[in-house]
Amino acid sequence: MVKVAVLGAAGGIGQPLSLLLKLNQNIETLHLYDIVNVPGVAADLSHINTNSTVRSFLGQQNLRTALDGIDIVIIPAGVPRKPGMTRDDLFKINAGIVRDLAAGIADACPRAFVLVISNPVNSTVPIVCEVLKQKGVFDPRRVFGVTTLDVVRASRFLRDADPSISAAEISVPVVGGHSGNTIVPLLSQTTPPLPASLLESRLSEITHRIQFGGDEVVQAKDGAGSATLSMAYAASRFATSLIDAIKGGPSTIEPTFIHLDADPQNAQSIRALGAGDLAYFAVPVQLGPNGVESIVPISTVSEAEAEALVVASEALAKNIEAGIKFVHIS
Ligand SMILES: NC(=O)C1=CN([C@@H]2O[C@H](COP(=O)(O)OP(=O)(O)OC[C@H]3O[C@@H](n4cnc5c(N)ncnc54)[C@H](O)[C@@H]3O)[C@@H](O)[C@H]2O)C=CC1
Ligand SMILES: O=C([O-])CC(=O)C(=O)O
Repeated sequence: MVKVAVLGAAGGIGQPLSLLLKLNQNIETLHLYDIVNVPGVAADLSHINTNSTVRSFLGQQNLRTALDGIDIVIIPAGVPRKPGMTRDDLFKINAGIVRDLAAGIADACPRAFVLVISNPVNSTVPIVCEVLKQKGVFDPRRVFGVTTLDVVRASRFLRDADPSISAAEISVPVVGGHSGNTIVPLLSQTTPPLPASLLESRLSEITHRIQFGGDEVVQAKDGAGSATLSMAYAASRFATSLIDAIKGGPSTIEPTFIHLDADPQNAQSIRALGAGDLAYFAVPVQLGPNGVESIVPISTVSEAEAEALVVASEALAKNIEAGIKFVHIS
Protein backbone atom coordinates (compact mmCIF):
# COMPACT_ATOMS: atom_id res chain seq x y z
CA MET A 1 0.00 0.00 0.00
CA VAL A 2 1.35 3.44 -0.87
CA LYS A 3 0.81 7.01 0.25
CA VAL A 4 0.35 9.56 -2.54
CA ALA A 5 0.30 13.37 -2.48
CA VAL A 6 -1.10 15.51 -5.30
CA LEU A 7 0.27 19.09 -5.33
CA GLY A 8 -2.14 21.35 -7.23
CA ALA A 9 -5.03 18.99 -6.43
CA ALA A 10 -7.82 21.56 -6.80
CA GLY A 11 -6.98 22.35 -10.43
CA GLY A 12 -8.25 21.16 -13.79
CA ILE A 13 -5.92 18.15 -13.77
CA GLY A 14 -5.66 17.80 -10.01
CA GLN A 15 -9.35 17.08 -9.45
CA PRO A 16 -9.96 14.29 -11.99
CA LEU A 17 -6.52 12.86 -11.25
CA SER A 18 -7.34 12.70 -7.54
CA LEU A 19 -10.63 11.00 -8.41
CA LEU A 20 -8.82 8.31 -10.42
CA LEU A 21 -6.26 7.85 -7.63
CA LYS A 22 -9.10 7.48 -5.10
CA LEU A 23 -10.22 4.46 -7.13
CA ASN A 24 -6.78 2.81 -6.96
CA GLN A 25 -6.98 0.00 -4.36
CA ASN A 26 -3.21 0.09 -3.78
CA ILE A 27 -3.27 3.63 -2.41
CA GLU A 28 -3.94 3.80 1.33
CA THR A 29 -3.54 7.55 1.86
CA LEU A 30 -4.23 10.40 -0.54
CA HIS A 31 -2.98 13.85 0.48
CA LEU A 32 -4.43 16.71 -1.56
CA TYR A 33 -2.50 19.99 -1.44
CA ASP A 34 -3.29 23.32 -3.11
CA ILE A 35 -3.23 27.01 -2.36
CA VAL A 36 -7.02 27.32 -3.01
CA ASN A 37 -10.26 25.29 -2.81
CA VAL A 38 -8.74 21.99 -1.75
CA PRO A 39 -10.83 21.31 1.40
CA GLY A 40 -13.95 21.00 -0.75
CA VAL A 41 -12.30 18.71 -3.27
CA ALA A 42 -11.03 16.44 -0.49
CA ALA A 43 -14.37 16.39 1.37
CA ASP A 44 -16.15 15.42 -1.84
CA LEU A 45 -13.70 12.65 -2.78
CA SER A 46 -13.58 11.32 0.79
CA HIS A 47 -17.16 10.05 0.47
CA ILE A 48 -16.23 7.56 -2.25
CA ASN A 49 -16.34 4.09 -0.75
CA THR A 50 -12.81 2.89 -1.37
CA ASN A 51 -10.57 2.23 1.64
CA SER A 52 -8.06 5.04 1.14
CA THR A 53 -8.11 8.03 3.47
CA VAL A 54 -8.25 11.46 1.82
CA ARG A 55 -6.87 14.52 3.64
CA SER A 56 -6.65 18.12 2.48
CA PHE A 57 -3.82 20.60 3.02
CA LEU A 58 -4.46 24.24 2.18
CA GLY A 59 -1.71 26.80 1.76
CA GLN A 60 2.04 26.81 1.91
CA GLN A 61 2.14 26.55 5.69
CA ASN A 62 0.70 23.03 5.33
CA LEU A 63 3.04 21.76 2.59
CA ARG A 64 5.36 20.05 5.06
CA THR A 65 2.59 17.97 6.69
CA ALA A 66 1.06 17.24 3.29
CA LEU A 67 4.36 15.60 2.31
CA ASP A 68 5.20 13.78 5.55
CA GLY A 69 5.60 10.03 4.97
CA ILE A 70 4.60 10.25 1.30
CA ASP A 71 5.84 7.62 -1.19
CA ILE A 72 4.74 9.26 -4.46
CA VAL A 73 4.32 12.99 -5.14
CA ILE A 74 2.46 14.06 -8.28
CA ILE A 75 2.78 17.72 -9.32
CA PRO A 76 0.16 19.31 -11.57
CA ALA A 77 0.53 22.72 -9.82
CA GLY A 78 0.90 25.78 -12.03
CA VAL A 79 -0.75 27.72 -14.81
CA PRO A 80 -1.91 26.18 -18.11
CA ARG A 81 -1.64 27.64 -21.61
CA LYS A 82 -4.06 29.90 -23.42
CA PRO A 83 -4.30 30.05 -27.25
CA GLY A 84 -1.22 31.68 -28.76
CA MET A 85 1.09 30.60 -25.95
CA THR A 86 3.83 27.97 -26.04
CA ARG A 87 4.58 25.75 -23.08
CA ASP A 88 7.82 27.71 -22.64
CA ASP A 89 5.73 30.83 -22.00
CA LEU A 90 4.62 29.15 -18.75
CA PHE A 91 8.18 29.01 -17.43
CA LYS A 92 8.00 32.48 -15.87
CA ILE A 93 5.30 31.42 -13.39
CA ASN A 94 5.65 27.67 -13.13
CA ALA A 95 9.42 27.47 -12.64
CA GLY A 96 9.21 29.15 -9.24
CA ILE A 97 6.18 27.10 -8.18
CA VAL A 98 7.89 23.82 -9.04
CA ARG A 99 11.19 24.86 -7.44
CA ASP A 100 9.50 25.62 -4.13
CA LEU A 101 7.50 22.39 -4.15
CA ALA A 102 10.70 20.43 -4.89
CA ALA A 103 12.39 22.05 -1.90
CA GLY A 104 9.46 20.92 0.25
CA ILE A 105 9.82 17.37 -1.08
CA ALA A 106 13.57 17.35 -0.38
CA ASP A 107 12.91 18.34 3.24
CA ALA A 108 9.85 16.21 4.02
CA CYS A 109 10.02 13.05 1.86
CA PRO A 110 13.42 12.93 0.12
CA ARG A 111 13.01 9.30 -1.00
CA ALA A 112 9.63 9.88 -2.62
CA PHE A 113 9.07 9.24 -6.31
CA VAL A 114 8.29 12.56 -7.99
CA LEU A 115 6.02 12.76 -11.04
CA VAL A 116 6.17 16.17 -12.70
CA ILE A 117 3.21 17.25 -14.83
CA SER A 118 3.60 21.07 -14.66
CA ASN A 119 4.80 22.63 -17.90
CA PRO A 120 7.21 23.20 -19.47
CA VAL A 121 8.16 19.64 -18.50
CA ASN A 122 11.43 19.94 -20.48
CA SER A 123 12.50 22.56 -17.92
CA THR A 124 10.50 21.75 -14.78
CA VAL A 125 12.04 18.27 -14.48
CA PRO A 126 15.60 19.70 -14.52
CA ILE A 127 14.42 22.24 -11.93
CA VAL A 128 13.20 19.49 -9.60
CA CYS A 129 16.39 17.50 -10.08
CA GLU A 130 18.65 20.51 -9.46
CA VAL A 131 16.83 21.37 -6.23
CA LEU A 132 17.10 17.76 -5.02
CA LYS A 133 20.81 17.78 -5.98
CA GLN A 134 21.40 21.00 -4.03
CA LYS A 135 19.81 19.34 -1.01
CA GLY A 136 21.90 16.17 -1.50
CA VAL A 137 18.93 13.84 -2.02
CA PHE A 138 18.79 13.38 -5.81
CA ASP A 139 18.26 9.89 -7.18
CA PRO A 140 17.79 9.96 -10.99
CA ARG A 141 15.70 6.79 -10.83
CA ARG A 142 13.00 8.54 -8.81
CA VAL A 143 12.10 11.70 -10.77
CA PHE A 144 9.83 11.48 -13.82
CA GLY A 145 8.45 13.99 -16.28
CA VAL A 146 5.01 12.65 -17.13
CA THR A 147 4.93 12.35 -20.93
CA THR A 148 2.33 9.59 -20.95
CA LEU A 149 -0.22 11.85 -22.65
CA ASP A 150 1.96 11.87 -25.77
CA VAL A 151 1.90 8.08 -25.78
CA VAL A 152 -1.84 7.99 -25.15
CA ARG A 153 -2.44 10.46 -27.99
CA ALA A 154 -0.14 8.55 -30.33
CA SER A 155 -2.09 5.32 -29.94
CA ARG A 156 -5.45 7.08 -30.21
CA PHE A 157 -4.46 9.15 -33.28
CA LEU A 158 -3.20 6.02 -35.03
CA ARG A 159 -6.62 4.48 -34.60
CA ASP A 160 -8.17 7.65 -36.04
CA ALA A 161 -5.95 7.12 -39.08
CA ASP A 162 -6.64 3.38 -39.40
CA PRO A 163 -9.65 1.78 -37.63
CA SER A 164 -8.03 -1.66 -37.84
CA ILE A 165 -5.58 -0.50 -35.13
CA SER A 166 -6.60 -1.08 -31.51
CA ALA A 167 -5.92 2.13 -29.56
CA ALA A 168 -5.70 0.20 -26.30
CA GLU A 169 -3.26 -2.39 -27.59
CA ILE A 170 -0.81 -0.57 -29.81
CA SER A 171 2.30 0.65 -28.02
CA VAL A 172 4.19 3.64 -29.43
CA PRO A 173 7.58 4.72 -28.05
CA VAL A 174 7.47 8.53 -27.92
CA VAL A 175 10.87 9.98 -27.02
CA GLY A 176 12.60 13.36 -26.70
CA GLY A 177 10.67 15.88 -24.66
CA HIS A 178 7.17 17.25 -24.13
CA SER A 179 6.57 20.19 -26.45
CA GLY A 180 6.09 20.55 -30.19
CA ASN A 181 9.04 19.27 -32.15
CA THR A 182 10.79 17.91 -29.05
CA ILE A 183 8.09 15.19 -29.07
CA VAL A 184 9.38 12.40 -31.32
CA PRO A 185 6.99 9.49 -31.88
CA LEU A 186 8.91 6.50 -33.20
CA LEU A 187 6.19 5.19 -35.47
CA SER A 188 8.66 2.80 -37.12
CA GLN A 189 9.00 1.05 -33.75
CA THR A 190 5.42 0.41 -32.65
CA THR A 191 4.27 -2.91 -31.22
CA PRO A 192 2.64 -4.42 -33.19
CA PRO A 193 4.22 -2.81 -36.27
CA LEU A 194 2.08 -0.41 -38.31
CA PRO A 195 0.74 -1.47 -41.69
CA ALA A 196 3.32 -0.49 -44.35
CA SER A 197 0.67 1.40 -46.32
CA LEU A 198 -0.04 3.69 -43.35
CA LEU A 199 3.65 4.29 -42.72
CA GLU A 200 4.17 5.31 -46.31
CA SER A 201 1.15 7.53 -46.83
CA ARG A 202 0.39 9.34 -43.57
CA LEU A 203 3.52 9.25 -41.45
CA SER A 204 4.34 12.94 -41.36
CA GLU A 205 0.71 13.99 -40.86
CA ILE A 206 0.26 11.64 -37.86
CA THR A 207 3.65 12.61 -36.42
CA HIS A 208 2.70 16.28 -36.60
CA ARG A 209 -0.66 15.64 -34.92
CA ILE A 210 1.05 13.83 -32.01
CA GLN A 211 3.60 16.63 -31.64
CA PHE A 212 0.95 19.34 -31.57
CA GLY A 213 -1.96 17.43 -29.99
CA GLY A 214 -1.89 19.73 -26.97
CA ASP A 215 -2.67 22.70 -29.23
CA GLU A 216 -5.90 21.04 -30.42
CA VAL A 217 -7.20 21.06 -26.85
CA VAL A 218 -5.92 24.56 -26.03
CA GLN A 219 -7.69 25.93 -29.10
CA ALA A 220 -10.92 24.01 -28.45
CA LYS A 221 -11.01 25.21 -24.82
CA ASP A 222 -10.56 28.73 -26.16
CA GLY A 223 -8.93 30.37 -23.16
CA ALA A 224 -10.28 27.99 -20.49
CA GLY A 225 -7.07 25.99 -20.19
CA SER A 226 -5.43 22.93 -21.72
CA ALA A 227 -5.85 19.17 -21.52
CA THR A 228 -7.11 18.12 -18.08
CA LEU A 229 -9.23 14.97 -18.41
CA SER A 230 -6.95 13.09 -20.83
CA MET A 231 -3.99 14.28 -18.76
CA ALA A 232 -5.55 13.00 -15.55
CA TYR A 233 -6.08 9.64 -17.27
CA ALA A 234 -2.47 9.63 -18.49
CA ALA A 235 -0.99 10.53 -15.09
CA SER A 236 -3.15 7.95 -13.36
CA ARG A 237 -1.95 5.34 -15.86
CA PHE A 238 1.69 6.21 -15.18
CA ALA A 239 1.17 6.29 -11.40
CA THR A 240 -0.59 2.92 -11.54
CA SER A 241 2.33 1.38 -13.45
CA LEU A 242 4.77 2.82 -10.92
CA ILE A 243 2.74 1.54 -7.97
CA ASP A 244 2.58 -1.93 -9.55
CA ALA A 245 6.36 -1.80 -10.02
CA ILE A 246 7.02 -0.61 -6.46
CA LYS A 247 4.99 -3.55 -5.19
CA GLY A 248 7.25 -5.86 -7.19
CA GLY A 249 4.54 -6.90 -9.62
CA PRO A 250 4.73 -6.97 -13.40
CA SER A 251 4.72 -3.48 -14.85
CA THR A 252 4.46 -2.07 -18.31
CA ILE A 253 7.17 -0.15 -20.14
CA GLU A 254 6.38 3.57 -20.04
CA PRO A 255 8.14 6.39 -21.89
CA THR A 256 8.98 9.21 -19.46
CA PHE A 257 11.29 12.26 -19.36
CA ILE A 258 14.15 11.40 -17.02
CA HIS A 259 17.75 12.18 -16.13
CA LEU A 260 19.73 9.71 -18.20
CA ASP A 261 22.02 8.91 -15.26
CA ALA A 262 19.17 6.66 -14.17
CA ASP A 263 20.70 4.01 -16.46
CA PRO A 264 23.85 5.40 -18.15
CA GLN A 265 24.66 2.16 -19.96
CA ASN A 266 21.37 1.74 -21.79
CA ALA A 267 21.16 5.51 -22.33
CA GLN A 268 23.98 5.04 -24.83
CA SER A 269 21.60 3.74 -27.49
CA ILE A 270 19.46 6.88 -27.38
CA ARG A 271 22.55 9.08 -27.24
CA ALA A 272 23.84 7.40 -30.40
CA LEU A 273 20.52 8.00 -32.14
CA GLY A 274 20.54 11.75 -31.52
CA ALA A 275 20.32 12.64 -27.81
CA GLY A 276 24.09 13.26 -27.82
CA ASP A 277 25.29 14.45 -24.44
CA LEU A 278 21.91 15.72 -23.19
CA ALA A 279 21.35 14.99 -19.50
CA TYR A 280 17.58 14.53 -19.89
CA PHE A 281 15.45 12.77 -22.50
CA ALA A 282 12.11 10.99 -22.68
CA VAL A 283 12.85 7.30 -23.13
CA PRO A 284 10.95 4.06 -22.69
CA VAL A 285 11.61 2.86 -19.16
CA GLN A 286 11.14 -0.44 -17.37
CA LEU A 287 9.90 0.48 -13.91
CA GLY A 288 10.84 -1.48 -10.78
CA PRO A 289 10.75 -1.19 -6.98
CA ASN A 290 13.32 1.66 -7.06
CA GLY A 291 11.75 3.57 -9.93
CA VAL A 292 13.70 3.36 -13.18
CA GLU A 293 14.89 -0.25 -13.36
CA SER A 294 16.33 0.22 -16.84
CA ILE A 295 16.05 2.29 -19.98
CA VAL A 296 14.79 0.13 -22.82
CA PRO A 297 17.42 0.51 -25.56
CA ILE A 298 16.31 1.68 -29.00
CA SER A 299 18.36 0.09 -31.72
CA THR A 300 17.04 1.56 -34.96
CA VAL A 301 14.86 4.41 -36.16
CA SER A 302 13.84 5.56 -39.62
CA GLU A 303 15.74 8.29 -41.44
CA ALA A 304 12.94 10.80 -40.79
CA GLU A 305 12.90 9.91 -37.09
CA ALA A 306 16.69 10.31 -36.87
CA GLU A 307 16.35 13.81 -38.32
CA ALA A 308 13.51 14.60 -35.91
CA LEU A 309 15.69 13.47 -32.99
CA VAL A 310 18.39 15.96 -33.95
CA VAL A 311 15.86 18.80 -34.16
CA ALA A 312 14.36 17.76 -30.81
CA SER A 313 17.75 17.59 -29.14
CA GLU A 314 18.68 21.13 -30.18
CA ALA A 315 15.49 22.55 -28.67
CA LEU A 316 15.75 20.35 -25.59
CA ALA A 317 19.28 21.53 -24.83
CA LYS A 318 17.97 25.09 -24.41
CA ASN A 319 14.97 24.03 -22.29
CA ILE A 320 17.15 21.94 -19.99
CA GLU A 321 19.72 24.70 -19.61
CA ALA A 322 16.98 27.21 -18.75
CA GLY A 323 15.75 24.94 -15.95
CA ILE A 324 19.20 24.33 -14.50
CA LYS A 325 20.16 28.02 -14.65
CA PHE A 326 16.93 29.06 -12.95
CA VAL A 327 17.74 27.04 -9.85
CA HIS A 328 21.27 28.39 -9.62
CA ILE A 329 20.45 32.06 -10.08
CA SER A 330 17.22 32.21 -8.05
N1 LIG B 1 2.69 16.96 -18.73
C1 LIG B 1 1.64 17.07 -19.51
O1 LIG B 1 1.46 16.25 -20.43
C2 LIG B 1 0.63 18.13 -19.29
C3 LIG B 1 0.90 19.18 -18.44
N2 LIG B 1 -0.03 20.15 -18.20
C4 LIG B 1 0.34 21.22 -17.28
O2 LIG B 1 -0.20 20.98 -15.98
C5 LIG B 1 -0.30 22.21 -15.28
C6 LIG B 1 -1.65 22.33 -14.59
O3 LIG B 1 -2.69 22.40 -15.51
P1 LIG B 1 -4.22 22.57 -15.04
O4 LIG B 1 -4.53 21.62 -13.96
O5 LIG B 1 -5.05 22.57 -16.26
O6 LIG B 1 -4.18 24.05 -14.43
P2 LIG B 1 -5.19 24.71 -13.37
O7 LIG B 1 -4.92 26.16 -13.35
O8 LIG B 1 -6.57 24.24 -13.64
O9 LIG B 1 -4.75 24.06 -11.99
C7 LIG B 1 -3.51 24.32 -11.40
C8 LIG B 1 -3.66 24.23 -9.91
O10 LIG B 1 -2.38 24.51 -9.33
C9 LIG B 1 -2.59 25.27 -8.18
N3 LIG B 1 -1.39 25.97 -7.76
C10 LIG B 1 -0.87 27.13 -8.26
N4 LIG B 1 0.24 27.46 -7.56
C11 LIG B 1 0.42 26.49 -6.64
C12 LIG B 1 1.39 26.26 -5.62
N5 LIG B 1 2.40 27.11 -5.42
N6 LIG B 1 1.26 25.16 -4.87
C13 LIG B 1 0.23 24.30 -5.06
N7 LIG B 1 -0.70 24.46 -5.99
C14 LIG B 1 -0.60 25.55 -6.77
C15 LIG B 1 -3.74 26.22 -8.54
O11 LIG B 1 -4.35 26.76 -7.37
C16 LIG B 1 -4.64 25.28 -9.33
O12 LIG B 1 -5.59 24.65 -8.48
C17 LIG B 1 -0.04 23.31 -16.31
O13 LIG B 1 1.28 23.77 -16.16
C18 LIG B 1 -0.20 22.58 -17.63
O14 LIG B 1 0.51 23.19 -18.67
C19 LIG B 1 -1.27 20.09 -18.77
C20 LIG B 1 -1.60 19.05 -19.60
C21 LIG B 1 -0.67 18.03 -19.98
O1 LIG C 1 -0.69 21.68 -24.44
C1 LIG C 1 -0.54 22.04 -23.26
O2 LIG C 1 -0.20 23.17 -22.90
C2 LIG C 1 -0.77 21.02 -22.20
C3 LIG C 1 0.03 19.82 -22.49
O3 LIG C 1 1.18 19.72 -22.16
C4 LIG C 1 -0.56 18.82 -23.38
O4 LIG C 1 -1.79 18.80 -23.58
O5 LIG C 1 0.19 17.99 -23.90
